[in-house]
Amino acid sequence: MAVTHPHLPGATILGYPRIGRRRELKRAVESFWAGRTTLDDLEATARDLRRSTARHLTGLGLDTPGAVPGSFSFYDQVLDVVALLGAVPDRFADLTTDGGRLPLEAYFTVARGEGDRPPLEMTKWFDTNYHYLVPEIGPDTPVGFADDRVVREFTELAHPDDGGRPVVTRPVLVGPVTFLLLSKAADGAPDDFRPLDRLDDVVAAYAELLRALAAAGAPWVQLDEPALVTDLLGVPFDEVADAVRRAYTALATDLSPATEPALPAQRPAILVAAPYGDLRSAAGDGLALLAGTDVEAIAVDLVRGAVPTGPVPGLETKTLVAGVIDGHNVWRADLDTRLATLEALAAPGSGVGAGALSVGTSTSLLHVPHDTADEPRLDAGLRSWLAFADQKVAEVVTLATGLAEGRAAVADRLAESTAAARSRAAAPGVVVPQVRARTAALTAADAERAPYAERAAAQRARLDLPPLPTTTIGSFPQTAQIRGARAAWVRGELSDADYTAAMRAEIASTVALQEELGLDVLVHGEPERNDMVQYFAEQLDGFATTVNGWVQSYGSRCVRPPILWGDVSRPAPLTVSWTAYAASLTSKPVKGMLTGPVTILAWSFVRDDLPLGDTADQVALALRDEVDDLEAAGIAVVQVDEPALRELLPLRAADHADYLAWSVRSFRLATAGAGPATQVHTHLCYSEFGQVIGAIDGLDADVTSVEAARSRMEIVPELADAGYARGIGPGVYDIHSPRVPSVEEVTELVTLAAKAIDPALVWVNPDCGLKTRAHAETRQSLANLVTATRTVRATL
Ligand SMILES: Nc1nc2c(c(=O)[nH]1)N[C@@H](CNc1ccc(C(=O)N[C@@H](CCC(=O)N[C@@H](CCC(=O)N[C@@H](CCC(=O)O)C(=O)O)C(=O)O)C(=O)O)cc1)CN2
Ligand code: MET
Ligand SMILES: [Zn+2]
Repeated sequence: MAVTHPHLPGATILGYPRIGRRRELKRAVESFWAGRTTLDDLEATARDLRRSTARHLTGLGLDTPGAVPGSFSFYDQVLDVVALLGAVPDRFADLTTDGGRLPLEAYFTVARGEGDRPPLEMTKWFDTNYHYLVPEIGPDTPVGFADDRVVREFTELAHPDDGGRPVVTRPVLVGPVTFLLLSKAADGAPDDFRPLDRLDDVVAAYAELLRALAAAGAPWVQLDEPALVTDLLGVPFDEVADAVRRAYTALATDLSPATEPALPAQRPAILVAAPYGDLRSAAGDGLALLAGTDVEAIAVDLVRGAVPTGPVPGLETKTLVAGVIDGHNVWRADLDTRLATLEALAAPGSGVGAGALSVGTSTSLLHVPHDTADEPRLDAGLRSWLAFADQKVAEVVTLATGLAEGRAAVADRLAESTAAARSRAAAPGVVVPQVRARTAALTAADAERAPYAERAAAQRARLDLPPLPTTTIGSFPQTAQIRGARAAWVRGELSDADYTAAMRAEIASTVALQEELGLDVLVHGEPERNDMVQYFAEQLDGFATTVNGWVQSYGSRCVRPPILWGDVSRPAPLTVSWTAYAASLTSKPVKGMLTGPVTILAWSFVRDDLPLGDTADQVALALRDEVDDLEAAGIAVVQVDEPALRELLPLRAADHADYLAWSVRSFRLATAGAGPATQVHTHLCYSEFGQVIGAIDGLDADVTSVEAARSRMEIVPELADAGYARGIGPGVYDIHSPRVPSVEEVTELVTLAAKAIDPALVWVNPDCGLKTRAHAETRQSLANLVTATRTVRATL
């Protein structure tokens, strides 16, 4: 059957980084927040960024209408839908204007909170290190077409007022089903209410938006429905399927598309994208589901997901955007095999309609940096193995050309890609025999410590801590002064000796502060760390780090994920001198601070030529040696952070057991070298822990600190029910806001925890590290934490 809608271009990407190649948006947003610039300044910077991005992508070859995604956001794409719908929780209702519109300033307030109004909760976006804001939807939450920002951004680029090149973009939005499945029920909603109950209202608002986009001349719109690739949302496939059918009947069937000859267009052609995984699983067939709707195009992730083979009813009338280029990792693709995949899909009998195949990325490019050309300091060999966002755009364009015009048209590009793959496979450091030999020789005993009872007794004798010991999670405020010193050192303007002295001074004042406050187990404060993963990667063999490789983590916050390209080993101790220095300043125990193997992998770009579990073992052994060295330096408490344990949990239930086995094992390998009298802590945050409760116990740490304040210690009884019976430090206050917790509220939470589990196991600490906080609130919050703990201790 002929495809009657306007052709989706041969090449496209599902989204592009929006923070700017030199973090222009981060800087503009943060200076607006700080009151240094006006709203008009911010809007102007954002408009320039959208314009230069759209024209840049056109220049890279996404040069047909609808090829360039309109994927800008001031903060978060889920919050953008909240703003689109005017669906703000009651506590922000007074900030909306006519028709429920949320002005930009108020949009930021919903994201960040203000005074007694807490922000929307933030949580992981699928299995990435991106975090979205969780909408709160109740039966009475306003839902309508409240804001036409999407339409204005389309028009501004299609009809630019600067006389420059117009670009007809494809607006990108989180789809209605995924939006509601990621929402939580608003406070006060009846027990049986679920956000998905509001589907019809949400879809009606999207329908209005689609009409407005059609009127503005948009040929295409992209609706992202990654909810279809995960089993982790706790909703059975049949319910998701029913919601998808309802939503896309209303949007695709009931509205007439741009190509109906007799009717004015009521909507653009619709591309539904299913990034991050496989649409097909034991739970159900999401591809057949989408193929059965009247949408014009489906984007599938062919990096994580299987390539469809054989006919899928309905698919022959649609465009398939084949996501063969990885949007989530930085390796240059082997174009030869990718092109073979595309050729097979284009062949008769594949089930894909003739001429209806488009080449795309598996996910938005939000998760990768802009351009390898911005990394002059990377080894040239390594650089030639990489593809950041702009290189990936070139890859999809090359593949589309190869598909349309034949291999000969792109022969040079194919040869370059093959040569890069060969050079990578043979490069020194990719396979290091000593590292392979060490992991190959591991036995089950290497992951076992002495029984907990024996450890607990040895640690009690050595540490002599009071009941309800107090501690912090590791970092103290990373002030502008600290970062400035590091920046000067990196630029060569501060000597090694001066930088070390500055960090030591910071450590000394952090130790003094903790002694003054009366904390029981101290930390050095981590001033020397730019980031809890990058800091380790900079010192380990097998990793490379970048200068400009920033990737948005949430809002204006960015990270530079290291590139794990080779076998990992530790050429020298990583943390010992800083920790030992702190310990030399006090008679209290100082807790050494390491980042665990799973988190190091989760927040790096990992190699694709070795199973993740094998790489995890290599990292674990490097950390094991560090634990040894800390012990030898007299450190009695070592914390190994695993905040990303939940993040890497596979989206499909069938893959969980394997993941949990290697992740838990690698943590145990990292820590099991510790003697019984060394107290091993771990720390987890940023997550719903439900699905990993068993794994938390499996880590076998002596003390586990977890984020818990927002959920009022819920995790403590859950862990106790699961049989966890070692030390537990449920966070007693949220560190994401400057708000100082009162003595009363901390007292209440500590009391709650001590009722839910044996009080002898309870530790008192904040939810997470204090690096994003300022000094004044940190001091006061910790003072209140200590006072509250003393109050509860007196009642034991
Ligand atoms: N990798 C990672 N992932 C994580 C987390 C994390 O801590 N690390 N935490 C969770 C939440 N995510 C977060 C991600 C980033 C930040 C964050 O604060 N990022 C900082 C940058 C941190 C950093 O890399 N700092 C470097 C470089 C800082 C910098 O920008 N320097 C300036 C100059 C600084 C100056 O002169 O003052 C520059 O290069 O322009 C350093 O301290 O050395 C930011 O966006 O501002 C916080 C939480 C989950 N994922
Ligand atoms: N030790 C780290 C810190 O305190 C743990 C952070 S978990 C995101 O910053
Ligand atoms: Zn944390």
